[in-house]
Amino acid sequence: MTTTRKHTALPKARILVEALPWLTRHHGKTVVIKFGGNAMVDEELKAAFAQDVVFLRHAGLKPVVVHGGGPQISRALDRHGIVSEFRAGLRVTTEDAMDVVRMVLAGQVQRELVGLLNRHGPLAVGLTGEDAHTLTATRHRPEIDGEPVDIGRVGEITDIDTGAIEALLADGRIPVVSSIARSQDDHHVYNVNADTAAAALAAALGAETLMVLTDVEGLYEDWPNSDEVISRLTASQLEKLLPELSSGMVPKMEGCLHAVRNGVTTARVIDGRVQHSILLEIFTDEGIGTMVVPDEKPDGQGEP
Ligand SMILES: Nc1ncnc2c1ncn2[C@@H]1O[C@H](COP(=O)(O)OP(=O)(O)O)[C@@H](O)[C@H]1O
Ligand SMILES: CC(=O)N[C@@H](CCC(=O)OP(=O)(O)O)C(=O)O
Repeated sequence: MTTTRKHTALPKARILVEALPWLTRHHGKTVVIKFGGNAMVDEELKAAFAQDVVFLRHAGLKPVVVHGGGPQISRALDRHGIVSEFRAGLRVTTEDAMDVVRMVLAGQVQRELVGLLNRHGPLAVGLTGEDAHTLTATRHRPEIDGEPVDIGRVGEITDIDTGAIEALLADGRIPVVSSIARSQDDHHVYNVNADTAAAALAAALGAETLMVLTDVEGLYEDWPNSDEVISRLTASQLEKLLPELSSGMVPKMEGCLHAVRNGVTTARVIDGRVQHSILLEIFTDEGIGTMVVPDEKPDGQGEP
């Protein structure tokens, strides 16, 4: 009986030990995890996501969740008779649309994730970038065909105050952040792309890793013609590739570049449709998606 129990337990022990190098490297480190709206496809997946995040927390890391909700916002806007339009990968956000964006992100998606995480204990606390001046933004006017274009209440982050998030982390909590920013000057709020917000927060928090969970396996080399995933890229290689990217991948990869150019050791784009994708990333040496690393320093001393 004891022997049988030992036999079934041994592989489990081995699996835990395999994760030891990753866990040792990341102990006490901040990991920013962006959960995209497109990856939140079913209840099981969301529950597995919450389990992974709580696992990281109990393993001694400091996870911070930044969530999206693009499809959920589009559905709500549709119900309000507002048509969704995207320019340069960003939602054109009128005053009316902004109310809906805020209601869906802070009132629905964030609440749901906080609830799922808190099934495991009093861990998660939700906030938006408005809280405690976490994110301050100014109106973003992206350049399209060389001309700045007005896309409404879309924000470009100008300042980050990490105080509230750091206090929560120090208290052992898991902050869950909605990508809405306050404005410095006009008493309004701004809609910020969640990838951009996650990357900016990862850099400001001095995070070890940024993990972006989405609805593809990673960055495809020749999308949409092939499903060959680029497994590893340096910052300079990614910079060259940026002009060729389209739609949702633009803010995602720009965010990864910003993160690794500003002190984050690795930025990863992984398939959030795969159950326990965060833990899979830990248990496989090279990871399962696309990993962006800083450029090698000329003296060969630094990353990667
Ligand atoms: N080179 C590429 N590799 C992978 N996906 C790409 C690429 N270029 C564009 N995409 C698109 O980007 C989408 C992911 O971005 P997005 O829809 O904003 O997801 P999320 O809700 O996770 O932020 C993919 O589903 C795909 O349609
Ligand atoms: C300005 C802008 O485009 N904001 C996004 C915010 C949500 C988001 O980014 O969600 P995903 O990560 O699921 O795409 C939007 O309104 O859809």
